[in-house]
Amino acid sequence: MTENNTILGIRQISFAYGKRPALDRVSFSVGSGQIMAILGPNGSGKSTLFKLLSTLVPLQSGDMICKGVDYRAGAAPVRPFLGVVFQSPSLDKKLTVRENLRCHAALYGLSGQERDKRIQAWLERLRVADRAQERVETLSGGLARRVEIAKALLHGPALLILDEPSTGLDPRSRAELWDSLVELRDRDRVTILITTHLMEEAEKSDRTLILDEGRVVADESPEELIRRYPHDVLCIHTHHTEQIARFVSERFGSLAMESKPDHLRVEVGSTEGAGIVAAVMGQFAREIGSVTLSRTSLDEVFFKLTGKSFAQSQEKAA
Ligand SMILES: Nc1ncnc2c1ncn2[C@@H]1O[C@H](COP(=O)(O)OP(=O)(O)OP(=O)(O)O)[C@@H](O)[C@H]1O
Repeated sequence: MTENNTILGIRQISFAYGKRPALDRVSFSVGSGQIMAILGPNGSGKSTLFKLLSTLVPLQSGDMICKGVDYRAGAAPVRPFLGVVFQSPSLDKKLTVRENLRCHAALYGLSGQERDKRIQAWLERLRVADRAQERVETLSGGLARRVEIAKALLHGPALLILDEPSTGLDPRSRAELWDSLVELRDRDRVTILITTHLMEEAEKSDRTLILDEGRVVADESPEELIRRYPHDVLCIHTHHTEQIARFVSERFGSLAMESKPDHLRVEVGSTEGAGIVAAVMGQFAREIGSVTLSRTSLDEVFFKLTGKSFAQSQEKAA
């Protein structure tokens, strides 16, 4: 938290809505030029953290500092360092792209040539300059989201926070949006915090913060998280789950197994999978529909840490 390149330092923050706790002693810090994905099942506290970060709600307990400025000093001193992209669109659809950005610039005291120069530069960087004179209502979802980002960056913040910016975008727009974020990190050293329900985004981030019931249960790179659980997963589709489960445990000992109708899932050590597949196929080739052996995924790790599948949390939130 005291390192020179720390952009955001959070220590022991807790937050409750009346008596209902939403965040419980959350601590982490983020340095310059990192992309951190914030994940968690429904109700784990992501939106509350986002609201605190974006100064929508005041701190109740703990410390939060951005670029050396204490959030307790109020929203005004910290806002110049923050760029915020909310999930719900904040652009005025009836205004043009450029007009929207000019309104935002006025809020930050930018005017004249400096304002126009910045607007043009960010529109070009986010590849929406050719639409500057068009009303926002004529843009696709992906383009509008990029204008939102241009708007959030206009005043030169060190920290960009985005609340599920990919929601509602098609895969191509999502990929383009992610390319823009990576460029901001690499070229401008902007620190980016992004809440997401998409595993592909979490996997591409530099760090993954996983919240569960208001607590931090993981804060590592996706690769480190996966290394924490070095097992492979063997999935067998068969009508004979019980018989095959018995065979596997007799031959290979007590492995973690989950048996559902027609589906057997076995967690195996990262070197023993191939041997188990060969033994099972040797014995039950005719009884088996398919066998897959895969490396631990971030999805698996999420499940281990929170007891909920990442896909489920995505479905409910959709
Ligand atoms: N305005 C509110 N009033 C009362 N309780 C709230 C309010 N907003 C959130 N909560 C509660 O605080 C806890 C954390 O909610 P929060 O919305 O921060 O989680 P989340 O991870 O963003 O969930 P989701 O993925 O569903 O958006 C939950 O128990 C939730 O019910």
